[in-house]
Amino acid sequence: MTDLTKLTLADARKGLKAKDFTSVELTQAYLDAIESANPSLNAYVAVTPEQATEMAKASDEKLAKGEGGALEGIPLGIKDLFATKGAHTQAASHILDGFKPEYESSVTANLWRDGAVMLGKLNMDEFAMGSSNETSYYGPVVSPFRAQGSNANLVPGGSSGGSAAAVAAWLCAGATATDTGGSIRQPAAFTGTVGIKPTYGRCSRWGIVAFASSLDQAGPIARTVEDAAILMTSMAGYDPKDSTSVDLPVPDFAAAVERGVKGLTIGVPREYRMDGMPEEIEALWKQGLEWLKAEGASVKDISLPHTKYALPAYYIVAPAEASSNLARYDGVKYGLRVSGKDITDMYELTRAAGFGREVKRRIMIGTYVLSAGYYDAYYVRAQKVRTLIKRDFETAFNDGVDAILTPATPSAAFGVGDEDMNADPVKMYLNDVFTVTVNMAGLPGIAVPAGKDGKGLPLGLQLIGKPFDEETLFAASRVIEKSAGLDFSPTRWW
Ligand SMILES: NC(=O)C[C@H](N)C(=O)O
Repeated sequence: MTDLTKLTLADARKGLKAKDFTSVELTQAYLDAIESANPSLNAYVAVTPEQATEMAKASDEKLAKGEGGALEGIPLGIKDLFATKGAHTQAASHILDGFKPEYESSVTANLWRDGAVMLGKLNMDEFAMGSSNETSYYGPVVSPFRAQGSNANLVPGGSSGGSAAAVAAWLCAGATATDTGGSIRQPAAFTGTVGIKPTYGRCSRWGIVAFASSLDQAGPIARTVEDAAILMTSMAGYDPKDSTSVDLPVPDFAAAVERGVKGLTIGVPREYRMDGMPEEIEALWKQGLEWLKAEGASVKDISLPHTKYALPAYYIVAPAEASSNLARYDGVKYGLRVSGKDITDMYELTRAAGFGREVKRRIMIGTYVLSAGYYDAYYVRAQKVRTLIKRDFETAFNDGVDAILTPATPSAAFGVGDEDMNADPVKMYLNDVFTVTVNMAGLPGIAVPAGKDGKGLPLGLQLIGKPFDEETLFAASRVIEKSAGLDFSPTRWW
């Protein structure tokens, strides 16, 4: 039998319907693959084989009767940020030790409603703070890719590094992820996978461990644009339990994938042409525009003048919200407790032991920018900048632009333990330079594999869309995917 783990989600779905194999067989193939690869990659922090087999059996019963939902019997990995009832949910943090929620996040509930099977929980940066998956309490995730001629381990990106690595390494048919400043798109770009951050409000945030509530959005990481569209259709939807969830019908995103780009206008923001941008990124961007033009799109130079303020403003807004959201981890309600001589001492000891360095840094920055005397100078100003960034995009879209093409990241994946990145947090933050604007404006953004760097490593392009127009992003990124015709198999190392 062919290796079932190598099928795309769309093909696995066809195979299950045609009864070429069962969900139990497909699930077992993934569980075996996880067992052999996870010790090297560290993509999963918890595997749930009994639950997976039980869910797969239930799917097989439905499939046998010709019933079942859109994801019936499809095995998925779930980022450790999503609450999964009775299963490991720790946001890859020590402070949530032993936490198994009594409830299910709305996004994962939607996936189970449609028949998906849970393989386990995926590694990530602690509380989604990071761009390399090195801040995880469970240790770094190792990318399934290595540069040609090198034995050095690379990062898969972050914070959804476990999701991206697991999808790229065939350890699940697709994965959930979240994106606050680039956490879906940057790891997707680093691992040759497709990742979409939908419009803010498209997916419910209920039951997802909060980092920066005004920026956090869930979305899928998948092996193809079509697979991402199928997953998005199940994940999205109005949820009265999240006050920022938007009550709009969810289109069948997969139906938009082959729609093409004829007649579309693609914006090219001049401010994304950064000083010192590697030539291969610049060349990739040009190539992407050529592909879109060849399929009937026209290209227009645009200006998004406040782009340069996006990263500094993000690193005020996100830590501010994080410092407030993370105040709940006090050793009382859940997770770790380190006893002290009184309750204040217990709080301090618990938080000192439970949070890692990057999380502490963000809590301190956030507390500072919200404090009396600095609130107006930093937080209020950053919010004003946010409005200006949003207006830049509105102007471009009002001027007839349908979607915007940019690089997804300023470079290909870097090494695990890279000294430069780890010594200077700002260098790490620069990974988000092309992606944070999208979160600040609440827009949808997709990263699609588009090329390889000089050493064979994946590079991605990003398409940014109008609010709630993810369909155009799926259609345009499919054109890039098809035109690029990439096969990353030879560069995978393990
Ligand atoms: N959560 C994210 O979107 C990742 C971003 N690099 C951050 O550390 O904030």
